[in-house]
Amino acid sequence: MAPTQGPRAPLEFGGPLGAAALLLLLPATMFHLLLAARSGPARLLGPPASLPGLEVLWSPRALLLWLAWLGLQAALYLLPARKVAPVSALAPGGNSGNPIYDFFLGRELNPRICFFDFKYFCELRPGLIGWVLINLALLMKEAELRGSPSLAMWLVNGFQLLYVGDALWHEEAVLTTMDITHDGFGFMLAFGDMAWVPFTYSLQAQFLLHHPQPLGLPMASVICLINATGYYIFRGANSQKNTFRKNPSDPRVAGLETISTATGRKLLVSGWWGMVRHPNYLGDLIMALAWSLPCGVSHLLPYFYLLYFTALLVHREARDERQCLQKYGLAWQEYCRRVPYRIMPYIY
Ligand SMILES: NC(=O)C1=CN([C@@H]2O[C@H](COP(=O)(O)OP(=O)(O)OC[C@H]3O[C@@H](n4cnc5c(N)ncnc54)[C@H](OP(=O)(O)O)[C@@H]3O)[C@@H](O)[C@H]2O)C=CC1
Ligand SMILES: CC(C)=CCC[C@@H](C)[C@H]1CC=C2C3=C(CC[C@@]21C)[C@@]1(C)CC[C@H](O)C(C)(C)[C@@H]1CC3
Repeated sequence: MAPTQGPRAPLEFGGPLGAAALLLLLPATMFHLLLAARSGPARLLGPPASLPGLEVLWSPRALLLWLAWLGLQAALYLLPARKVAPVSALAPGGNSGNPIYDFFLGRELNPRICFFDFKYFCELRPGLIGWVLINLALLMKEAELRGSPSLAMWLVNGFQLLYVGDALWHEEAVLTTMDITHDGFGFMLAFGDMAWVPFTYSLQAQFLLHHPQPLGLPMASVICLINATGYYIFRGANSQKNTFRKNPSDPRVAGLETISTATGRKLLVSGWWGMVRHPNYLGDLIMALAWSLPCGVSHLLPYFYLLYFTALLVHREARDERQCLQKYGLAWQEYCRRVPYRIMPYIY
């Protein structure tokens, strides 16, 4: 099939050099975080306490377990209870002609065998549910070691379970994300979905298992309130846009102010999307803060997710902005004029 765009599609992620660096840096960072979380000093910015031998890194039992988990998820995915992703094509960005860059971004937009869509399957199921399972295993290990799970461990498990449950409940919404509509299924998403998400997103629970933190009820209540606020914004913004995109005359969104674009689609300029240009990112970041707070303030390590996620969303917002400017031209400029802040009102 012919590429949807020629080799002149703008390069992202710092081009081939940036992609090559990320190919090495992402797995190295993941290993560092996993080792640091179980070391005594648990330093984010320091060498891991001791590098394990090769015999620790290789376990046929772990590989078998992982394959069985993938097999189970694939079998569940084949059940006739899911939405269908867009038709197959080459990814707009992953066909630069540079093999390293294309390997990182992915050449095919939706690689499939019959109706088994690898990217859609990986985005939501094995890694995301695997993250919850790893968290749960850490909670049970804590109960085994200390008699019962700590309040901090309960909060981290509860918040992240809510996040994953929400993603699965609104499964079809993932079909309109940049990952599905724009990015290919290359190293970034394959590694991101299958390794990065389950092993680094569970860092707070891993940290708590090795470094128990006292947490009183008043502080726990404040943290719950922060998570609830983040979730309210995240869900409100995502649902408002999804409802509007599905049916603009739905009574829940019909009264909102809009800007018309040359493509025939409209842009919301009131409601959540009139507050900042990415209110869903704001909600997501507030939740990220609430996931780290139960780990106390003695270590930077459990705040890794918040730091990484801020960088990811700032970069993602810039990518989305470029794509929207290309799609909507003057109408997008008008939207930016009417809603000047990107993620955080009056700050950014
Ligand atoms: N936990 C994690 O690791 C990650 C979580 N996320 C989360 O995933 C979710 C999806 O994010 P993402 O795919 O980046 O982007 P969004 O869901 O924010 O979608 C952006 C698209 O929305 C449409 N849009 C933008 N502004 C408006 C407007 N004013 N009115 C109507 N439509 C508008 C445009 O597409 P169009 O006009 O074509 O509809 C734009 O391309 C977010 O909640 C984010 O926080 C994202 C990355 C990682
Ligand atoms: C640098 C690096 C490791 C890049 C890979 C990024 C991926 C880990 C993320 C890109 C977009 C994602 C989304 C989710 C998980 C992380 C990745 C894959 C998501 C499935 C999490 C749950 C949310 O509710 C969501 C469905 C909106 C979200 C979609 C984007």
